[in-house]
Amino acid sequence: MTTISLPVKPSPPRDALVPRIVLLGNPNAGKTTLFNRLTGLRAKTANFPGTTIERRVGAVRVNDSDIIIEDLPGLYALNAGNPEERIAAAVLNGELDGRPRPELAIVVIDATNLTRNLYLASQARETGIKVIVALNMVDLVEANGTNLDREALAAELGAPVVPISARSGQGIEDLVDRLAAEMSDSTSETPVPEALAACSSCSGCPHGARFDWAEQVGRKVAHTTVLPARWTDAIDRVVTHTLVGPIIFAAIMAGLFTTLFVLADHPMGWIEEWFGLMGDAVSSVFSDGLLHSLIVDGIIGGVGGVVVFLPQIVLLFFLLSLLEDTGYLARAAFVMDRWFRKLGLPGRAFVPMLSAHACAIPAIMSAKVIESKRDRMITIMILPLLTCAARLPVYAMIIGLLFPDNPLAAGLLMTGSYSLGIVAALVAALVMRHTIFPGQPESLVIELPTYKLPSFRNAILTAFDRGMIFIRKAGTVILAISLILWVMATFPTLPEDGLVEVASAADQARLVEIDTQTANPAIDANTREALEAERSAMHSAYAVEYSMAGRLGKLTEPIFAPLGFDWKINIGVISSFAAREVIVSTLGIVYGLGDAAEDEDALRDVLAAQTHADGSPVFTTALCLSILVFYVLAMQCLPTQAVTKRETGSWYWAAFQFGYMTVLAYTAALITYQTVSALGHG
Ligand SMILES: Nc1nc2c(ncn2[C@@H]2O[C@H](COP(=O)(O)OP(=O)(O)OP(=O)(O)O)[C@@H](O)[C@H]2O)c(=O)[nH]1
Ligand SMILES: [Mg+2]
Repeated sequence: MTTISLPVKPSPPRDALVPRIVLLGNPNAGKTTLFNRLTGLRAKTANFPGTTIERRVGAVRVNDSDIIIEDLPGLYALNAGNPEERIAAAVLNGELDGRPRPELAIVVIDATNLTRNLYLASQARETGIKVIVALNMVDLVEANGTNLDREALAAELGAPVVPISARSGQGIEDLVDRLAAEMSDSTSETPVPEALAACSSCSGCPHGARFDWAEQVGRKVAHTTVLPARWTDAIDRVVTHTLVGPIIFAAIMAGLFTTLFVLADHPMGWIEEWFGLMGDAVSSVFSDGLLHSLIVDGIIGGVGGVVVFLPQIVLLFFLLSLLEDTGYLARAAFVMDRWFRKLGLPGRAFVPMLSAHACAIPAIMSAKVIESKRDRMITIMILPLLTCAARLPVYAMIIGLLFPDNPLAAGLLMTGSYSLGIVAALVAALVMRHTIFPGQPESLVIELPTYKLPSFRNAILTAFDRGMIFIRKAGTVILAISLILWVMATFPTLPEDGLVEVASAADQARLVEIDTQTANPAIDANTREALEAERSAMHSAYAVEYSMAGRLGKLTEPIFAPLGFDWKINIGVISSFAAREVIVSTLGIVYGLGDAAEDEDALRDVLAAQTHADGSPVFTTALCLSILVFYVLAMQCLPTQAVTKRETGSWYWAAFQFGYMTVLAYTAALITYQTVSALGHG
């Protein structure tokens, strides 16, 4: 017997990514910009305070070796209680996952807001970690005509001060040199200057004393030679005006969304075409059958239907990032805050609420900018009520049915549908504010950043980042959902010769006709093809009825009958709970359109022609409005639910969101159907 001894593979050191240097500073001080400069790694930089909630780690080259550096979230103080501040404090105190404390903190100070930034700097000095102060945005300070006395600041803080501009790269080399010197210096700590030490030991009013100190140092260090009237102040007065402000904001947003829809149109077409080509390619390899249907209908159809929205999402984030970078969004938040607060929503909720008009997924992700947990929860809960792009095909189908030749009425109804979503969202927020999330929305403490030229590079990186998140989602959750749906709509399968047994009397007669005609060898190829297509469409329709989805549709008839839905519509509605736009293709299949279901007009004609046994039309005004209202308000998007779960940390909230929206949609559709029917349009 031989023993084999396996060579022991040394595992990589566990602390390979433990940072020795951290970047600390107020929100928007330029930490991420500096981090990108130092590491060459990419991270999102934003102009809207408080967006770096994820931590980022990279390596900086110092003294010919790579030192791990971490970009901490922005914070105003080390002692306050919000999650970001707690994390940063824990990192500095070496309390996070038992990691050792970092050796050095680069405190990034926004030199245009010296006094406020000094508060944190003084606290950082007291942690006992070596500190280098990076006096950032000196380009702006110089432009303002201010002189900063760097020596005086260094003396006050008892730490080296390096003026830099993270954006232009000015002073970065000095900073790295300073880093090198400090990292190779083994003396552990420079003493905290007396004035500072006295400040921290003042037990009466630590905050006040620290503020006083910061103010005094700020005055001592910054000498403004001239006080130029800032041209931006005049602009600010206009854009933050109580009445003019919202109008400007609305105009800018209208412009943004028009641009978005115009620009996204072509790429969306390409994606559709591309998925179509993939479907064709698969069809040429596999003959019709289960595998073919799984790939073409289940995977390509399901994922493709959602990936079409990728251009809208990428463009939305691109444009928003540009707008954010200019400094305008902070003003808009300020303007909206006055109005939103009355409704129980924080001003910051408007960015997610705008995004939600493209897709609730990125909107919920961007609710991170809202610091207060309650405010964030309310916002996340109401976001899916806003009309997302996936509702558009459904709106278009229903509105086309109601007003095929009246563009004005169609336009009004479309606007009405959007408005219903917005009103429902605002009312829901108000109700939640008075029930499950009581209290006032947290007041908006926002300093208006200076106006800047937006960075395209930044916008592209942001858009890319968000796009990737969406694609990953499409590749996982959405794929899984598509597969489940496909299984439900496919099994149990209706055997080819089983059609006669399940078909209605009229269809049975038609089947016999088709079979006799096709049995005749004399008919021409075109007629034969048409007959075969008819038979196959009939088979698809009955196959859906025969499947689990169809049975579920019939089973739920008593539930949805008060809304005017019949079992065929139920199948569409049920499949829509995974993704709402699915109803269009589902109705196409249920009503036996087969491949032609892709054609909107064909579907509309078929739906309009549907009659009950007594000859009355199925799609009456009452039913159409009932479906429309239901789709405006219902939570029909599993991927969104998955994101809600991720962002709120629990399935409970995803379930709550689903529950209240379903009840709301059902009730509203019920009232709509019953009222309109009573008025004689049923
Ligand atoms: N003019 C100028 N702008 C800068 C400078 N450094 C950063 N900025 C801009 O300031 C804004 C905020 O920068 P970020 O790097 O995102 O700030 P941050 O500290 O990471 O912010 P949070 O992550 O929100 O805490 C961005 O628009 C940057 O382009 C600078 O030296 N000069
Ligand atoms: Mg950042």
